[in-house]
Amino acid sequence: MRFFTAGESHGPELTAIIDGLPAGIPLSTGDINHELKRRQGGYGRGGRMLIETDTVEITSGVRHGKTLGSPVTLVVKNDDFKNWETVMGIEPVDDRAKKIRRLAKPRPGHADLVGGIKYEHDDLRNVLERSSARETTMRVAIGAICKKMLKELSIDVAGHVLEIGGVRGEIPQSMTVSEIREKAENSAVRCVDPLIEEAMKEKIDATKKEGNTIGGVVEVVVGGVPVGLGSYTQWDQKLDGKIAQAVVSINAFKGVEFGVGFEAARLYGSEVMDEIVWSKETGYTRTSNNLGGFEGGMTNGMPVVVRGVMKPIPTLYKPLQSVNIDTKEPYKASVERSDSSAVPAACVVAEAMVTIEIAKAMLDKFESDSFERMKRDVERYRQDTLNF
Ligand SMILES: Cc1cc2nc3c(=O)[nH]c(=O)nc-3n(C[C@H](O)[C@H](O)[C@H](O)COP(=O)(O)O)c2cc1C
Ligand SMILES: C=C(O[C@@H]1CC(C(=O)O)=C[C@@H](OP(=O)(O)O)[C@H]1O)C(=O)O
Repeated sequence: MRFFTAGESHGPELTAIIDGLPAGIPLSTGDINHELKRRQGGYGRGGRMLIETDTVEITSGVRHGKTLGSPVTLVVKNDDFKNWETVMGIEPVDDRAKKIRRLAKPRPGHADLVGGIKYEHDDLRNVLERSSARETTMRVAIGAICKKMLKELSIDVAGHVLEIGGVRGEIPQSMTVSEIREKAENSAVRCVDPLIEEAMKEKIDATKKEGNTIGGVVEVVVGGVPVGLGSYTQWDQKLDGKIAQAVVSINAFKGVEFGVGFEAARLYGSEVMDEIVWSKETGYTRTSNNLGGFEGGMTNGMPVVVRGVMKPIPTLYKPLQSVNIDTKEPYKASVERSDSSAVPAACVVAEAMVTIEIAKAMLDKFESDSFERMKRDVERYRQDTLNF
């Protein structure tokens, strides 16, 4: 399975094409819209989310509620486009019109300056429009299809916010995927602990008041993953490596961890390795999950536990020092309408990216033309590995 996304943040619409989905996955627009709504919410979002009501149109690859095996095309309209039609028009315009909403004072930490240098853009808005996290709408839409597919294969995904600006709430390894989902879903910041949630909200409020922004850590947990997705036999087949790339590709994500992650540097081997036990009912399993479900780049049958760190949002209402690209004079960076913290929204994006990578690995390993045949294939494999 592969996919592309296209579209500018304030252009008419966003598009995605997904190729390589099996025929016969049950799918409705409601499945996708549910995930799109989750991504739009979350404490700390700015004014743009009050304008948009993201809803998908499926324009190919689905008929009578099931995928056809042909490419699936998704479209989400930007409701804000009506306010940007002059700025974002396709046809050539005169010099006066070119200056409207032109961006000449790049924001440190955003893609503005480097993108401008690289593509030789005179107006840094040409960079902003595509580097904006508006694009993650389509990743979440694609993730929704993958989530639907995985659910049918008894693979369950949940995400939650672990930390916002130093306010952190650990969760026990014993918490199940459905418990995490239920608790996170009831929280404005997607935190499973109501006490920590309040502290996180206070942190976001205080930061916003200062004209500042804040980052955090999100965690994605996937249960029911069969043993042996990915492979140790070639560097680029390691599934933890592919997931790492997918997570760090999310706008503003700077790092990724599996299981105990960076904490492993401070622990003894005896505290990190997950001991192996066996029973007739469960086959091989582990007494802990410190390695986050991966050994040798392969899933080991324990839940996949992935964390991603998001930096604070680059656009500050108290802007930082920058340079005007016309005059080269020092200036304060441009202030664009912005979120103050998008960690809860980014958590939904991280869920989508991890889901997509697991779905891809399933499609690589099992029958992938017919979904009904795929289900039988996965079931056979599960039985087979249980008897190893
Ligand atoms: C859900 C989400 C919302 C975001 N909202 C904003 C925003 O309102 N303003 C902003 O400057 N950056 C925002 N960002 C981050 C920028 O898109 C990101 O920092 C920028 O594209 C540069 O990429 P990099 O940080 O990965 O280097 C958001 C990121 C995500 C995931
Ligand atoms: C539009 C979304 O996020 C946007 C991501 C973003 C950025 O610079 O990344 C900047 C803001 O957009 P605007 O400039 O229109 O206010 C965010 O709202 C979205 O998540 O759908």
